[in-house]
Amino acid sequence: MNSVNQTSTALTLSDGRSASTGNLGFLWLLPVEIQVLELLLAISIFVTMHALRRRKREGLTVWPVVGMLPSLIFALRHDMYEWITSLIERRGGTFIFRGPWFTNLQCVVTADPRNLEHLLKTKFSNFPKGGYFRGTVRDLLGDGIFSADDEVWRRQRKIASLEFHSAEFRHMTVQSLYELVHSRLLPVLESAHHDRKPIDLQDVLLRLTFDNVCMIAFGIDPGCLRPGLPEIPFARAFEDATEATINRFITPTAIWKALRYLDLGNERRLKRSLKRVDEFAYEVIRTRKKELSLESGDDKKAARSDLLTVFMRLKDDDGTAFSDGFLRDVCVNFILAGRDTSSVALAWFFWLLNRHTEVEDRILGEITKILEERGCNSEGESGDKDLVFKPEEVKRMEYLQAALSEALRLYPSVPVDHKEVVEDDVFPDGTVLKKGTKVIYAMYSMGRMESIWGKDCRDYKPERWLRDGRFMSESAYKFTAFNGGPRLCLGKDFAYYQMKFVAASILYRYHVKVVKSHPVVPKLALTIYMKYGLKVTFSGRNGAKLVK
Ligand code: HEM
Repeated sequence: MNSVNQTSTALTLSDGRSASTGNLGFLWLLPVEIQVLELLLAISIFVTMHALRRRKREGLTVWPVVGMLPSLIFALRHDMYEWITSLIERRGGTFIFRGPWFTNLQCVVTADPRNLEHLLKTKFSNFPKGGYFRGTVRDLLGDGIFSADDEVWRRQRKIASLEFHSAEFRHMTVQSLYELVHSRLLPVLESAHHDRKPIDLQDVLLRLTFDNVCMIAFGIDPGCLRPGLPEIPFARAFEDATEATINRFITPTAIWKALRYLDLGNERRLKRSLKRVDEFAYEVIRTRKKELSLESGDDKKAARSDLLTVFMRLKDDDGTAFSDGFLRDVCVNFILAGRDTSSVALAWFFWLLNRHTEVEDRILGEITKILEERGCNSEGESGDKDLVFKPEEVKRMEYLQAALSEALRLYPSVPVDHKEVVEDDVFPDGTVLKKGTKVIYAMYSMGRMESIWGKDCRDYKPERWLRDGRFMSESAYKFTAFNGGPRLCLGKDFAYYQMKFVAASILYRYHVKVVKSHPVVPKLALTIYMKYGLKVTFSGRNGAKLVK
């Protein structure tokens, strides 16, 4: 007989039957409280051992009921993006997050370029934005390009794509940017330079791109970037509506829907801000319709080429004009898409330059060379403070383009993005995807993968983008800052032009110095803002040669 049987105790129950208690027989002799405690202890040890065994297998401790949620909550208090990166690295490129039971927090997180190509291009139709995303953002984005899938998306993409590549549109974007930089941005910076006062450069750049994208979408300048940096009601309402919409993603669906029904909390804020956004949008649409109806043939030739006007002039497939609601969605989506991305990228770029003066010197060297080719000395046309870079000169700033791309590699404006699986599928790395699974692709982590960029992946090195001194772009599935495949960022070329024009115009005039001990950390949001902004001072380059 083995030892288990030797230690068993036979007990006589009240009905006369006997029961063997095995090893736990002695428990009957202990007070009930101690029995319960012992049982709880045994269960805890079992659960912990099981959870830890799964940690080895799955990368994180998986607790009963709450899954990996405790680790996520812990990470939220630290650097979430770095946490995701280290997890993905440990798991060889793809990680499966198990959320609490009965929640929609289960997802696959990947930074493997093969998987990115699969989901963004090869099996594009199997990975739409999906119903969950659309349902969550519908109140703000409606049926606009950012949230739509299938035919609704395709139709807008086609029209907007034609427009973005038209000569009129390019002329309008160049002109609007020139006006904003020279009549608004540079005077604001000059005044900060003159007063020797630190200024939040991220805030200034956000204002610049908000005004710029409103000019492109609505043909209207809201005037956020002005001396004194005033608060503009439409910009504030847009900001509030975006933030309140994002909050829905971290609130269980049933709860935010109940709050919306009861008109409470975040949902109340969203409703109020949306009302102001809509009032503004519909007012612009009404006014533009009136203007267009009064236009004569000659006026039409010199017509506006903002997106609103372009969509108003077009007809739907069945020959009817687009509804005001649809026109509103088109504009709001473009403002959201083009609003903060390039400004935030520029803020990280200026911060990186501060730590890499050798890169700043090379950019200035490139600018000097381009100006010399124009026939200027290195201070411009006799030290001309009003010097304006021409579009073809901006295009030739290839080192600057490399320096901006390198900033975007390390700090992609959209740090993570997501898709939903329509039919069961398998990623090229072997990860099994069940219908309905959420897939998160982590652009931030992709920029920091040794397997993609080599041992120096965390270093800021614009040179990695150059071949024989010329800028060479990377595969969109390796450098995913602008997305890839059919949903590649529509504003990519414009964004590069905008960032290069702004960066060159500032660097030609000032050395931008980040205020000592100013904390710079990313904020957890859809766009990778600097949590505390970027406090800087300026020293003028007036009269001095650009490069020492
Ligand atoms: C550095 C600047 C920019 C970056 C890094 C960037 C990045 C991206 C990314 C990652 C997406 C995919 C988003 C998604 O599908 O969830 C996207 C889409 C888009 N972007 Fe950009 N963007 C930038 C600037 C702009 C600008 C300035 C505009 C417009 C003026 C713009 C217009 C769009 C549009 C319309 C889409 C939606 C495309 C579609 O779904 O078909 N972007 N962008």
